[in-house]
Amino acid sequence: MLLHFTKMHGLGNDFMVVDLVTQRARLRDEQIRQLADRRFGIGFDQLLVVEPPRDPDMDFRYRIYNADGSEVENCGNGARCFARFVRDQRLTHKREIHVETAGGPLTLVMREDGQVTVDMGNPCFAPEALPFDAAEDRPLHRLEVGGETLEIGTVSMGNPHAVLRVDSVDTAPVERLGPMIEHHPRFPRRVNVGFMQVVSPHEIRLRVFERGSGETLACGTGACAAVASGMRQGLLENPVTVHLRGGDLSIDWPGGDAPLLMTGPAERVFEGRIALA
Ligand SMILES: N[C@@H](CCC[C@H](N)C(=O)O)C(=O)O
Repeated sequence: MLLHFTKMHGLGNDFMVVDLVTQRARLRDEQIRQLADRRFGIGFDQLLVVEPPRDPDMDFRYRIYNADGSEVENCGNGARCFARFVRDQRLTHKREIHVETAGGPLTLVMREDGQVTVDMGNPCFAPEALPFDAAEDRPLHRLEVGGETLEIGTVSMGNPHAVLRVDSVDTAPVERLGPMIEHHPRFPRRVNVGFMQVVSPHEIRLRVFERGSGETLACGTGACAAVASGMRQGLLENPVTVHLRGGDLSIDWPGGDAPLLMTGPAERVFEGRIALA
């Protein structure tokens, strides 16, 4: 069969987006890995799938797969592209779109200037939410990695994040420490790893080694997690601009039980059809 898809990106974090409201297909793990391959396939960090909602109060079900084929709970840059996609494809005319994800409900708002604001819900620091093997909920946890003791913040944005403060993202050992922390036995479902440089209370630079995809040019949930962890440590104040390798995101979180809002762009690159084996 021929599957119609759209290639999109949010700050260079790139996606294959597939409408399974009007098309029928089932993608197996190995097919996703092949499609994600940048030489033998289409090439993407994540596959985003639009499905009809199971909950009648929601507009769509938003499913996310990493380049390694694993299904995950949340993707912030993908959420902005999802909002743009369902409107461009005329699957909805709404500006405020409610979606269900494996990590909980999200609200996506298309703004007049073309940017998208996502209500990402409330960051959760409880170790069991990631899950992370720790006796108590603390702003920083010690983690033994390759003979070094690191201090990491842990945050769930629906999906799991570890945040490590570094002096400079330019020299941060992302390629060395990223895979070791992602697969650390204290994170039984693996983890996304953020390397955060605090520039000022309202500005950080961030690189993220993503679970199941490797380092990406930007990670939306990673940006939210870094800001939440930085605020919890008293390093940051609301609002915060996050400079990622692919561009900037604005994060607005008053703290406490308030929802965290993420705002940024969503771009369409091209459309195509591909034969599925
Ligand atoms: N790129 C994403 C996050 C995608 C999922 C992540 N790799 C995971 O495994 O949790 C974002 O923009 O949030």
